[in-house]
Amino acid sequence: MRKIEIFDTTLRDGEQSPGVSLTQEEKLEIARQLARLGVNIIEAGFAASSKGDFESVQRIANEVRGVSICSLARSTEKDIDQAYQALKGAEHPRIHVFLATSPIHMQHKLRMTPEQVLEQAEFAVKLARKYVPDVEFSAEDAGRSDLDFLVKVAEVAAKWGASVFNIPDTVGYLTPDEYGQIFKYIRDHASGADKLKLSAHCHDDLGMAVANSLAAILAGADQIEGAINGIGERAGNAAIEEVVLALATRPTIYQATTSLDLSQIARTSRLVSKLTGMVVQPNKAIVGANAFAHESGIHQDGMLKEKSTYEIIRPETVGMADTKLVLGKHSGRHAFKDHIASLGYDLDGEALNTVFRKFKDLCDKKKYVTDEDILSLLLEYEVDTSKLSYRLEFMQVSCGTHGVPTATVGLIDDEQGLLQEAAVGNGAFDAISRAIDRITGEQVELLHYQIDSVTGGQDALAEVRIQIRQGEIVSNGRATSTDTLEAGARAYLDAVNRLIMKRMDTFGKDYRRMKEKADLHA
Ligand SMILES: CC(=O)SCCNC(=O)CCNC(=O)[C@H](O)C(C)(C)COP(=O)(O)OP(=O)(O)OC[C@H]1O[C@@H](n2cnc3c(N)ncnc32)[C@H](O)[C@@H]1OP(=O)(O)O
Ligand SMILES: CC(C)C(=O)C(=O)O
Ligand SMILES: [Mg+2]
Repeated sequence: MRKIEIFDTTLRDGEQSPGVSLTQEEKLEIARQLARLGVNIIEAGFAASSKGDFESVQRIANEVRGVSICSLARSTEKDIDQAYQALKGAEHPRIHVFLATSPIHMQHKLRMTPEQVLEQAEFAVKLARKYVPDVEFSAEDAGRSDLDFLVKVAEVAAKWGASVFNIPDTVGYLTPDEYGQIFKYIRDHASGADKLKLSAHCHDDLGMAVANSLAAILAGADQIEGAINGIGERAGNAAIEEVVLALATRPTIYQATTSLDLSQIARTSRLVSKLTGMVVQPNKAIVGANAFAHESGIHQDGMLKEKSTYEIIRPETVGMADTKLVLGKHSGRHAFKDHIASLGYDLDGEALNTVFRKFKDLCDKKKYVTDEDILSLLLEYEVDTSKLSYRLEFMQVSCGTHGVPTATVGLIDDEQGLLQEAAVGNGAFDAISRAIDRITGEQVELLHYQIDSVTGGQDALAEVRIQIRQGEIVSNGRATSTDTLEAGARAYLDAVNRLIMKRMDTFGKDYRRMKEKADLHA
């Protein structure tokens, strides 16, 4: 197995992400975590770019140990001098000088001839080597550079003592094949290339930064540059965690390892996301919230039987919490049963089917079904529905700022079938409860009506709790629905049904119907 060095540029190229600006303290905190993660080189910033960056590089150089600390510098005396001044206190300082080598950059940006670029590269490497033994030279926009010119630049870097020659695909233009070929070409054609570590630095403009980095490893690259969570200029850099996990997961393909402590990956990712404000997309490989979550029934069933059916990396390997079987509209009975067992419910057969059906209905209405929602369904199920006298078949409500609130309600009664009534009221719920009273013939007093939201969001479940009284009998009802009025109607009916059950418990079965027992109050 070859050992690949990991050069982390979260604090330099990563910080070049539009909108990201880290304070010195934040940079130091990230650098400490990167050291814990075990990266080989931390590019702490670009010392000459500002006083703040200079001080950040300096603090990291002075305070973070056991890892190389590096500063970027243009190929100018001032930048290289500033880099050195900032890095002086580092245990292992590295100066990273760069100069563009592509025709586009040389002509339009630098306004230099290729010969001038070679001279400037020589000047820069020589000067940086005067200061520190470890110098990296980057041929900016190498991906669009002429290969034979790139060979000449690599030879200059090797001749004047650079330890690393970086071949950046600065604009994320190359395909994996093309990128790999450049490494082979430089290795085969540049004299002195054997003294250089070759480094890959890829950008994700075409979504190929990680694939290109891996192609470079296959083509002999010794160092991979990247950023945590793939942040960086424009579409970002290669995501370090993805490169490293590809090596760890497919050792026979890449035959290469790194010194990273993989269990620190999730922690590092969370810290970088929090401090930079760059949110990690849920479906992001390795560190996204869904990277180890399974929603569909067939996958969940497979996962419950054997995790390797749908997972190639164990979440604990990268320090993530255990696999999540997310219950949703695509889930099946196996996962549902397993999940409600974790909530303390053990259901089987028809009982399981009934609650599962309700759960699926809820999923059709609600985007995120939470444990609170599921507990509500389970609680409702605990009422023995077979004993209930009336079931809500439909309800229709008309209300607004003008006119009288009116409700039409249809209830199913096992003996009498569909019964329907309409009523007006002071409000929508009042009209509904009066329509229900007309059907059931019950005369009840409403003692308490309370409405709560079970979970947050626009599609939250409304939970309605109701208390009613009839003579000495007090009864409670409770129901949940994404529709407040429906929850109210069901809760009211629940209270009425329980009242009837209580009455039958107290006075006997004949006392089911209030209408027939008008003397009850007497
Ligand atoms: C691919 C990359 O990621 S490269 C790194 C990009 N990072 C940054 O730019 C970090 C933040 N940058 C800055 O703060 C500023 O750009 C500074 C402080 C570095 C320079 O600021 P200014 O002096 O105002 O110059 P400005 O940024 O406008 O222009 C860049 C100058 O550097 C020159 N230059 C660009 N790259 C190099 C290089 N590698 N070596 C020498 N000169 C270079 C440009 O040709 C231009 O020179 P000119 O003024 O003679 O035309
Ligand atoms: C400075 C260099 C290495 C760079 O970030 C790039 O070319 O993308
Ligand atoms: Mg870059």
